[in-house]
Amino acid sequence: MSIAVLGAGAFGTALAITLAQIGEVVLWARDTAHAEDMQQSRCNARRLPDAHFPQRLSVTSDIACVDGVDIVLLAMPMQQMGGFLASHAARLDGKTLISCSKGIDLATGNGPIEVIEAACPKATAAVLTGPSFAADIARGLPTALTLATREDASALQAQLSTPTLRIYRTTDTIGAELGGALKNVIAIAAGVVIGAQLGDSARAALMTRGFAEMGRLALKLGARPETLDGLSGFGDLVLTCTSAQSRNFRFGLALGKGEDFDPATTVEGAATARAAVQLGQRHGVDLPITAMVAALVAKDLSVSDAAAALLSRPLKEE
Ligand SMILES: NC(=O)C1=CN([C@@H]2O[C@H](COP(=O)(O)OP(=O)(O)OC[C@H]3O[C@@H](n4cnc5c(N)ncnc54)[C@H](O)[C@@H]3O)[C@@H](O)[C@H]2O)C=CC1
Ligand SMILES: O=C(CO)COP(=O)(O)O
Repeated sequence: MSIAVLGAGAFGTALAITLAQIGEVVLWARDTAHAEDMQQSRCNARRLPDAHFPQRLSVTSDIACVDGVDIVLLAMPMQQMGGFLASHAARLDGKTLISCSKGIDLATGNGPIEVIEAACPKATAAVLTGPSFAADIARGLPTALTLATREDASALQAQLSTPTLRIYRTTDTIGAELGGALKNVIAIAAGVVIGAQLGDSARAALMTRGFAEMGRLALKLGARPETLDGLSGFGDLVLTCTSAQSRNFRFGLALGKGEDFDPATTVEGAATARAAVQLGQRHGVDLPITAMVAALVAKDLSVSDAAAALLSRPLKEE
């Protein structure tokens, strides 16, 4: 089995490292100098400086690396995926394309599976999602993920599992996609709560109400409740809202403290909050926390006004 991982950021690199335990893996980076440096130094100094590349992992900036490879992992920010696939559709169509991105495409309101299928209609589209920090995967710490495909994907599940990466499968692509996308939005809100020193109790309340909000939108769009209760929903929500390893959480922390945040850092929840607000409006689903995050990101709302607005919502049954 051979695998190509497209996108040499933190997550693509971590997945390439762990998958190279079980087969040949090629990691593609768009920047030639970066690819050459990684191939020579056997590490990704920019994103995962402490993780050494195994022998079966090679690095290139030549997109022809996907020729002859059946399984391709897409590991780039969600808002970049549609454009990337459009540029390389002729090469990628017909392959198994697995999105590792968590988000909703702002231009279309679609999740990764629909974005893949729009660009590459003959591809088998899949999503790999769930609670997993790149650094943990690269260090070989135990991790469990969800693989979502429209048809049963037992064979793919087995092909991608490693001794430390345990893969569960589902055919609920909507639930898996939305769990992974929306938890980032709630993680920003959780960071704001902690950054603004509103306390751990307030964060627990926000996570609970945020989880209810994720479920409202996902179920309306056809997700199964058990998917939201699983790794890609509840699992990833807990991880991302409670760990400073999360960039979404740290971005919220900075917002809550009134500090700047490095604009070059990938913070998927920022664009996805806007996309989710639009989806909510289109489908008549009330998303107060998501709307608050979108307004905070756009600097249309202050943190104190956001807290006051949430606390003054009408009292209702849980
Ligand atoms: N870092 C993590 O722990 C995890 C990340 N993810 C998801 O993986 C996705 C990627 O995140 P990271 O790798 O962490 O981000 P990153 O910021 O470390 O890397 C993003 C990579 O995408 C590449 N890229 C950006 N635009 C591109 C384009 N137009 N064409 C080709 N390549 C492009 C960049 O060069 C960079 O190598 C996100 O959707 C994120 O939510 C999922 C689980 C864990
Ligand atoms: O999705 C992740 C962990 O499951 C990574 O979260 P961040 O993108 O917030 O760092």
